[in-house]
Parts: sequence; structure tokens; C-alpha cells
Amino acid sequence: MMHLGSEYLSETLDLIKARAAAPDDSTAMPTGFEDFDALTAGGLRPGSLTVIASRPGMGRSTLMADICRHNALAKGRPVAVWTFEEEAHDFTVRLLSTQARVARHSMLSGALVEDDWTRIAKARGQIEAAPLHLSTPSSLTMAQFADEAAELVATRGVRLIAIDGIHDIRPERRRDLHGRKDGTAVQELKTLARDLKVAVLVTSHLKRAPKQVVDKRPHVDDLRDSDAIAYGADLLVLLHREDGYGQESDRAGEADLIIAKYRHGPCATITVAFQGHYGRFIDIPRNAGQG
Ligand SMILES: Nc1ncnc2c1ncn2[C@@H]1O[C@H](COP(=O)(O)OP(=O)(O)OP(=O)(O)O)[C@@H](O)[C@H]1O
Repeated sequence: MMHLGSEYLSETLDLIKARAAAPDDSTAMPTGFEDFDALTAGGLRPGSLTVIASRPGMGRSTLMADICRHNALAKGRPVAVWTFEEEAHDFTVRLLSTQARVARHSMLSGALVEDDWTRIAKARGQIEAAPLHLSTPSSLTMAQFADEAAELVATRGVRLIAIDGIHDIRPERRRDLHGRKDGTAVQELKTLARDLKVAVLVTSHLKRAPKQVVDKRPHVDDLRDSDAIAYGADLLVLLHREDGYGQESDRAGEADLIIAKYRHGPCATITVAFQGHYGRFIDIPRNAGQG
């Protein structure tokens, strides 16, 4: 317990002044999406827990990878990724495809031209040089994860920890497999973020939209263990693509990042572009649709 006295308030005001003097030096980890970073004062804050949730196949693994790639490759900030959703090889193909801008299906089928190989070679060098650490365990308990994360923060200076699949972290005890599993994980991840002073980013599933419902936009109630995530997350992003339902859509190629909860500011919906062939989301160019 501490008294909110003059010394503590001076320190806090010094931090605010330093940020005002050099807004680009924010300790937040940027997402690379201009409107998102503007809304969140620079991105994902150290000590905070961000949850990206979507219905199946909407691209939440892609969005998580985009944020990690932006930090590690574009900004040179150390990032650690755990994924239960894909093999290391698949993650690497996705990364190479995005970075080289060579379609993922071409890389998998081998239908590549000379220029593709040149771009892949350049991307390979950029990925090799980046402070990006990847782990693809088939199974992991929260305690094992916490130990690995602490080690990476201490030895590699990791500032962003990302986990693709919060539901796949195993509880310590078998009897926790049912019931409060995700809720417990959320609380433990939040504590970890605060203790290690890093930004933690996780993905979570949303229930499928009922077939008869026309407006498929997701809601907080669609989260598995919605209360725990809604209370525990500092930032909750519901990812939605109208064209992800195989129907004709006049919003083809667009994706909504619905900020359903933001502890430090207003909620909003940010629209970005989805390029599935390159496995990435990008800002929509400012002049798109004009003229
Ligand atoms: N080569 C490609 N060209 C176009 N779209 C692609 C390609 N490869 C994947 N996609 C699209 O990317 C989306 C899947 O991306 P991602 O794996 O990030 O989604 P997810 O929400 O994490 O999926 P899941 O629910 O299966 O875990 C799908 O809509 C898929 O159609």
C-alpha cells in the first residue's frame, strides 16, 4: 500500500510530460494500423492484456502475426510468439509470404518465378535479423509458459508476448479442464503481463453465428467464457469480415477491428484491408475510393 503523495504524483506527471515531448518514444507496442495506434496512444501497453477474438477462419492468427511482424521486423522490438494453431513451418511460410509479398498458395505449390525467389531471399534476411522468437508446443501448462516467458524477457529483452490460442494453454490440474479454465488463464496472463511489464496479446475463439442471423457481426457475448475475458482484458478486439461467410458482399476485402473494450479510452470500429493471399491485414490507403 502506498500513499498517493506528492513524490508519486510528480513521477506520474513527469511520465506524462516525457510522452508529450516525444510521442514517438511511446513504450507501447504499435500494431502498425494507423487509426488503431492513434486510438490506443501508440498500441499495446506494457503490463496490459489484449485479446483478439473472431469466429473461425476470419484471420485472427493472421492479425496476431501481423502485429508481431510489425514490431519485430519493422520496429526491431523483441517479440515472442507461442502458437498452438499451426506448425513452425506454416508460421514461417506465412511470414515469408507476407514479408516477400509472394502469395502463400504459390509458395506451397512451388509455382514461383525468378522475381519471387529474389523477394523471398530478401525477406529471409530480414526475418533472420529480426528479434522474433517462436515456439510451437503441442501442449503447454500455464506454469511452463510463465517460466519460458520470464526467461525470454530476462535474456532476450522481449517486450511483446503473443499466444495464438488461449484455450490451448493447459491448466495445472486435470480437474480444472472443465469450468473455469479460460477465466483462470485470463487472470494468470494479466498477472504475468504486469509482473514482467510486457504487452501480452492472445487470440480466442468466438462461437459460430447462428445460420438464420443475417447480421453476423460478433458481440462480446459470443466469447467462450465471455465474462472472464470481458472483465480481464484491457483491450478486446473482435475481428469481423463480411466476406468471410462466402456470400456476396459489397465490402469484399475489408475487415472490421471492433474494439469492444478499451480500459484507457473509447471503443471504436477500425476498418482495414484483408489480403488473404499474402496472409496480412493492412491499412486502407487514405485516397482509396476517391476521384
Ligand atoms: N492463399 C490464400 N489466399 C486467400 N486467402 C487465404 C489464403 N490462405 C488463407 N486464406 C484465408 O485466410 C483466412 C484464415 O486465416 P487465419 O488462419 O489467420 O484465420 P483464423 O481466424 O486464425 O482461422 P482458424 O479459425 O482456422 O484458427 C481464411 O479466410 C482463408 O480463406
